[in-house]
Amino acid sequence: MMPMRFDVITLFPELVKAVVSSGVTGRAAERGIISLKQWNPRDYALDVHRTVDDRPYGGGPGMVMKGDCLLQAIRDARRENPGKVVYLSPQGIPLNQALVTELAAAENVILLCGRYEGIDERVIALEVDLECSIGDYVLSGGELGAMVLIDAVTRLLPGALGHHESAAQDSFFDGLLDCSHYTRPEELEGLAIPAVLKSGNHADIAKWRKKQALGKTWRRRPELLQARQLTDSERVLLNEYINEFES
Ligand SMILES: Nc1nonc1C(=O)NC1CCNCC1
Repeated sequence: MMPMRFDVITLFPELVKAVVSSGVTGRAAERGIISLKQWNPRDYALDVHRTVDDRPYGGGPGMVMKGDCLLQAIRDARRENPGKVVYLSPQGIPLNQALVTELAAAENVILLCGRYEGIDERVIALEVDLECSIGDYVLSGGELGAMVLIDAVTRLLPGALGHHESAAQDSFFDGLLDCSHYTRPEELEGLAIPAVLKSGNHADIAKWRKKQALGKTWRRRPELLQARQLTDSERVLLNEYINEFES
């Protein structure tokens, strides 16, 4: 099976390389499940100072990434990786599990990382297929967004997670927050674990976990429940949770 290929356009290739140096993504790279290649726009800057940014037209603070170097880097990457160009920016659509799942179905992706105040808008017009944000805050660069995307997508690729792990139990996998988790010791600083988890009754444990996931989502992220049709059994479990929570 060919690896999913991530080409990253970045002024800080060493920062992005860290995402494949350890953990699930590091193992996935070792196993040939993903591959990563960085393209540095500065390598396309022909002036002696290798300039990649300039002052904004219209004035104002900060600098803007120049379009010419970015366009050359993107087009060189596209020649090797005909994937979608995804620009990480706060102006993008939220990176959520649904989008991650969609991207995981692609063979490869080109990730464009901005710095400074942003990139020349004409680059977006000419070469960007999708603009996405990892959250409503401002980072110093799109690289952390690219690494978040690479991590979240990689977890969904066949073979990336060991047989002891599974994306299917992750938060958001079925549109809900994750249930609480416990491990040894059984008592920790006087705190016990929920008795059902020691019962060995897998049906009861699964029911308890689903109820906890539904209840935690109801308490912390009710809007996720609006977006998700609950089955009859889920509705019963959630009502049980609410009654217990409110009693
Ligand atoms: N939030 C974000 N999700 O993806 N990228 C994000 C971001 O803050 N990018 C910076 C915006 C200011 N210029 C440098 C890059």
